[in-house]
Amino acid sequence: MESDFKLSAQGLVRDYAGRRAVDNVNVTLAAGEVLGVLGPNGAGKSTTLRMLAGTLAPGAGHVVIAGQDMGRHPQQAKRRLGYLPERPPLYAELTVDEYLGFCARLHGIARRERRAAIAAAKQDCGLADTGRRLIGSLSKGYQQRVGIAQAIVHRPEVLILDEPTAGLDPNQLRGVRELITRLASAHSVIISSHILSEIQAVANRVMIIHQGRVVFDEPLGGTAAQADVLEIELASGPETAALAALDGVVAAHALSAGRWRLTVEAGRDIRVQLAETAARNDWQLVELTRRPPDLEERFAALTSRAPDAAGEPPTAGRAA
Ligand SMILES: Nc1ncnc2c1ncn2[C@@H]1O[C@H](COP(=O)(O)OP(=O)(O)OP(=O)(O)O)[C@@H](O)[C@H]1O
Repeated sequence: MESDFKLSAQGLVRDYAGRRAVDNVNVTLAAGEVLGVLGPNGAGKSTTLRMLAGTLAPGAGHVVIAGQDMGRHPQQAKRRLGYLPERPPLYAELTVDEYLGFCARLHGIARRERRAAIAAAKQDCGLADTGRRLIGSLSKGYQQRVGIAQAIVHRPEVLILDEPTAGLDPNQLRGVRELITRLASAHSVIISSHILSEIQAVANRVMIIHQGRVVFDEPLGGTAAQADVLEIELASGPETAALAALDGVVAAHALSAGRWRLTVEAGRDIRVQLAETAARNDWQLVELTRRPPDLEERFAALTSRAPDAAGEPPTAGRAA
């Protein structure tokens, strides 16, 4: 149910000059979740995030933030959302305090509450001593912190960060990563990157976008990272969703006609049960293979070919 999610988007589509940049993308974000949106350059990550953040109107589909429909109640939806765009809207000639004061006003924070809100955002982002510094005089890493501070100053439930670590040196990168991990304890977060290790460092679920479509959406870390992966071939198989709903299956992904990859709950060996289910339903089991999960290999494979030729989007199992 949508209301169970901090963010839910269904059927997002966006064209640029007749070319489809985002094609029927569904996104959900549960409370406390950090969703990493991964994809090569030009995959459609920023376009998707802009639609989620309400700065770009979808050609089709709708977005709900903490129960508020972005199309019908944009102000209420945006109040519950903080957004760091790919190019943060910073003003080099303002001090950090001036800029955050301006953002606090834009976010509708009452005058008497602004000072405390700015102090808390600076504290959270490691900017406590930089209030009087001109933004233009800060390093790129600290400027990125200011960008994140403007996104959290109104204490939103959902935080959307578009490539927050792009262009940072290794030390700055570590600092911003640690900051995101800290923020994740108080917000539900969506973060994008074209670098797998960036997503693995902070996210607990990963969604891979390729050529405007979701080609992978599975939990990371915790149980799923240790989970087995089964590849199954069925001559007369069901819809992908039916496989995703089987007991012990975390997610199902269609590989090609009649072939699926199933992520299985950690510690479960469901192969016998799966073979029995296939026989009972007359799915005609051709092959059932156990594979260790390797996200890097999967990312490379998923983003180096055309999206699912059959046109059937992969399911996100129970996470979606
Ligand atoms: N304003 C625009 N006008 C025309 N085409 C656009 C526009 N913005 C994006 N595109 C195109 O839409 C596609 C998706 O772009 P998008 O920026 O969403 O991808 P991305 O995954 O965020 O890539 P990157 O990591 O390079 O920012 C690309 O082919 C891009 O060239």
